[in-house]
Amino acid sequence: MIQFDKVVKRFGDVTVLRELDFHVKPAERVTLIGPSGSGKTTILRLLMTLERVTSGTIEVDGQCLSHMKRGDRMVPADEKHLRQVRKKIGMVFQQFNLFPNMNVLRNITEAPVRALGVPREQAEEKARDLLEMVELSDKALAHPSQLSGGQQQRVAIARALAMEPEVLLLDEVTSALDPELVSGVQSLLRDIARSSNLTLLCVTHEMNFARDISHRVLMFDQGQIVEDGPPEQIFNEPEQQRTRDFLQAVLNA
Ligand SMILES: Nc1ncnc2c1ncn2[C@@H]1O[C@H](COP(=O)(O)OP(=O)(O)OP(=O)(O)O)[C@@H](O)[C@H]1O
Repeated sequence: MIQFDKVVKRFGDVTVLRELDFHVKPAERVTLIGPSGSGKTTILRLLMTLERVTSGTIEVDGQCLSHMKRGDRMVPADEKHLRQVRKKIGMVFQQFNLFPNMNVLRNITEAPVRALGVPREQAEEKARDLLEMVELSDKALAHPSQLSGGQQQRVAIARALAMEPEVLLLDEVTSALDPELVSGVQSLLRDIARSSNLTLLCVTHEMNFARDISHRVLMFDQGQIVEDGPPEQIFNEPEQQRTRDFLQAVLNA
């Protein structure tokens, strides 16, 4: 479903990803862990086409993010191609990123109506179902500023799901929340993940959440994967010293 092939990403002189190769299967749930600055968020931003690769290729569901086919040739992707690929991908951000001037219902329906051409009435019906799932049915007409951080993040989750993505990207989704709101959002995401066929790529500093939600954990350091395995291996019996050092530092923090 997701394929990184020799992906290099540089920002000026700084090389953030170094010939990165990895593959995520359909419906697989993969968590990226590793020290700050190791390139985890950059991977999600590349997938959302918020950044472009310096070299190498990324494919989502067989479609390349940087190039497209024209006749027999591959040419740089245009906006239309990118929009097409982006439709398959939803993302939930650390800072929620809701539209402040729109109410909750509008936040959820805006993209399906505008980007997918879903009739507004149908989009609203789906949005109300999603609000029920995230337990915010009574907040449909509220504005984001009237909601707690946890409620805003629930709306952001509903908004991402309203596009019916095949891939969901979660970028430190509970880092900006008050501690008492973290576990509610995490258990909501765990239930959604386990009851759907979504392919999930998650960046988190919460090791219990990583253990809970993932089939597979990738330990990153300096733009490369240093260890790749199921959560039981990574958290109970890590093979690499770098993973052991990282986990010890995180767990003692
Ligand atoms: N737009 C940018 N311009 C310049 N440097 C950038 C840019 N975005 C990211 N970087 C650099 O790339 C490196 C990797 O950043 P990234 O956010 O991917 O790391 P991370 O592993 O997600 O870290 P954290 O866990 O702290 O979020 C960092 O050194 C960062 O400063």
